[in-house]
Amino acid sequence: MSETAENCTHNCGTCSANCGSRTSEPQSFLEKLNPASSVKKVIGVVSGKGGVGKSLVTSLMACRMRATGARVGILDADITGPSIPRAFGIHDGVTVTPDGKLLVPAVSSTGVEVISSNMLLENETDPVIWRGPVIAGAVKQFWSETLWQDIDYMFVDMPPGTGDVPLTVFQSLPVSGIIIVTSPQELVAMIVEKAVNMAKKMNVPILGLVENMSYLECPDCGKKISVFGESHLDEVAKEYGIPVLAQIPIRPAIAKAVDEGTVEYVEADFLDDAVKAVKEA
Ligand SMILES: Nc1ncnc2c1ncn2[C@@H]1O[C@H](COP(=O)(O)OP(=O)(O)OP(=O)(O)O)[C@@H](O)[C@H]1O
Repeated sequence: MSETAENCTHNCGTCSANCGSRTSEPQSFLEKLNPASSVKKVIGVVSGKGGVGKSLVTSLMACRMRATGARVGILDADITGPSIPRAFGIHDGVTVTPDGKLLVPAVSSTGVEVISSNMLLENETDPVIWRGPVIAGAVKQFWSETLWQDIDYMFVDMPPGTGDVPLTVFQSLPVSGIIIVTSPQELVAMIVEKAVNMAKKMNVPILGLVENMSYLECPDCGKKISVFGESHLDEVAKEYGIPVLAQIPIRPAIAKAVDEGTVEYVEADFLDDAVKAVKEA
């Protein structure tokens, strides 16, 4: 028996022996990137429920960041509801490296690199009917078995809510910060509280809130119309001490661009503060 083990009192609070139970690192579930890849910052984009515009915010953030000259990737972790490739007009299936070991992301026309479950399907309209563990495994594979060359910013489009897959992403990827996307008709306080609690548990900073579909601009006079009533975003942001990064209007041109696969050409200067926050994360 080693000296340290001999001296062990089986109570770490009172014993000073440096045995294995004191010195061993807490278990890490972080997945390693492959040796050919490097990613500097990973930003998670989360929402409380589906349809609030999380994928739109992910896409626009990636495009704005790309426009600053950075190398940008999108990991579409919304495995059962993948909408990123369509927004970028990407219809090709996934390719692999010549040795067959790594997936190669599709590259959009402005150079945003994208990987999504949609690209693995025979037909892009096929449903993804995989069970939870398979979905979580796919997310890990998109991270560790994809050729991510010199990526400065990786945006992860999370599945909505606080379920299994978001947890896997937080445990498996070195997330530098998250952006919470809400809409005015959501119970914002509750969504934010849930996201705050999850982020705290996972030890991930919240960069801020983005409210989508905040208002409609009158095409004649430019007046802002709050279609869903007054927003409570500012109060909630203050209560939790989280900055509001952007309020995005409802614009028919945005919906059209997403449908036509031309999201890269949407004017999105309303995201400038959010881009700044990501750069400083
Ligand atoms: N500000 C906006 N103006 C116009 N259309 C919008 C706006 N935001 C989102 N949309 C449209 O609403 C639909 C849902 O958006 P999106 O796919 O980004 O939501 P989501 O939160 O990612 O949903 P899910 O989690 O279910 O994938 C899309 O067709 C998108 O084009």
